[in-house]
Amino acid sequence: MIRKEKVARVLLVGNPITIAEHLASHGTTPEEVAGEIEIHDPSNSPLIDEFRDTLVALRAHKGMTPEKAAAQVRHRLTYASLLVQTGRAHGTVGGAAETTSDTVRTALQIIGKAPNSAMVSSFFFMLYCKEHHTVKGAHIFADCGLVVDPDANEMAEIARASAASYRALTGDTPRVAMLSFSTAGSADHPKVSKVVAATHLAKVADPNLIIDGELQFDAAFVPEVAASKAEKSALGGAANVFVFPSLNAGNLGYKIAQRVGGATAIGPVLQGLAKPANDLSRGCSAEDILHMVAVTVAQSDALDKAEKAPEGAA
Ligand SMILES: CC(C)(COP(=O)(O)OP(=O)(O)OC[C@H]1O[C@@H](n2cnc3c(N)ncnc32)[C@H](O)[C@@H]1OP(=O)(O)O)[C@@H](O)C(=O)NCCC(=O)NCCS
Ligand SMILES: CC(=O)OP(=O)(O)O
Repeated sequence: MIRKEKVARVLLVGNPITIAEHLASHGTTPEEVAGEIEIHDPSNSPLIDEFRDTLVALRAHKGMTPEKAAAQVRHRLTYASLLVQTGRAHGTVGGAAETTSDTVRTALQIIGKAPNSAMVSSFFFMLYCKEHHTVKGAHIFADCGLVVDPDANEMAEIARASAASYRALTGDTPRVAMLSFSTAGSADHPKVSKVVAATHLAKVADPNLIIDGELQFDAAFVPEVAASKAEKSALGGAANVFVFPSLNAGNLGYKIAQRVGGATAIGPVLQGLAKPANDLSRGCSAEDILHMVAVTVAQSDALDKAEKAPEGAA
């Protein structure tokens, strides 16, 4: 699908025999697609020595030795991140057959945080395209993949990064809801206070951001409920960026929206990295991978534009 729709030029990292078998099941061969799909075998690649040295240079402060690096670069996640780190690819898409922890840890260690970002977090694009969806279009849910138990500062940072991602990828104005089991003081608990503090911190850091919290999901998503539970909310029940208070809530929330609600979930998309590196659920479909590659291309283009923009330009 990626090849036919010309979404990206693909470098497939893995065992060439397995890849050839998969291509054969789609009626093609590595030779036939050679101009569009480059196959890299990490266990037998001419880049291995260069990648070993790059990995040692990147991770020597954490005890990486040439011996350990020589073994690690043969792992497909490490090898793929090194393709990006050395400028041979614009981004990675992995995780269909690896856990999120392993996929994200590899990106953190090899591609690393962008110099201008406080931390790395993740979001899902939730697409509502089915007939029964009363709200159509794209929303962001965050963090559903990476930061396990954000404190108020981290939750504020996730909100600001997710708002920037929403703006960059959709061109629309983000409207951010900080989610809780309480709306506008309806419950009193330290877990609620954290969300209130995070909302305040995000507002202080960016006074122009349209943001409100603490809000329950219905008060952020349904205008009629907002009118009764949160009548003063600037969001009016029409948020498009939903920030969860924990990974427990976020990961469960996106999977329920996807599996029960019929939303298409694209993610976890990582934000705050120096270059795009994205994860997938092990429950993903081929179409999910296509979508994620398209998001990765859009992130890379946005990064390119930001790098080329004159200093100080938005
Ligand atoms: C992402 C995750 C793997 C990071 O784990 P970790 O134990 O901190 O990993 P490491 O300590 O090896 O971190 C690697 C590096 O990234 C840094 N790092 C970790 N989290 C970071 C973050 N959110 N932002 C920026 N840097 C981060 C660490 O400081 C470390 O830096 P260093 O080694 O250069 O000093 C962990 O938070 C995790 O498992 N999250 C949940 C993933 C998951 O299961 N999701 C559910 C399914 S989607
Ligand atoms: C994002 C996510 O939940 O990934 P997985 O289903 O692979 O654990």
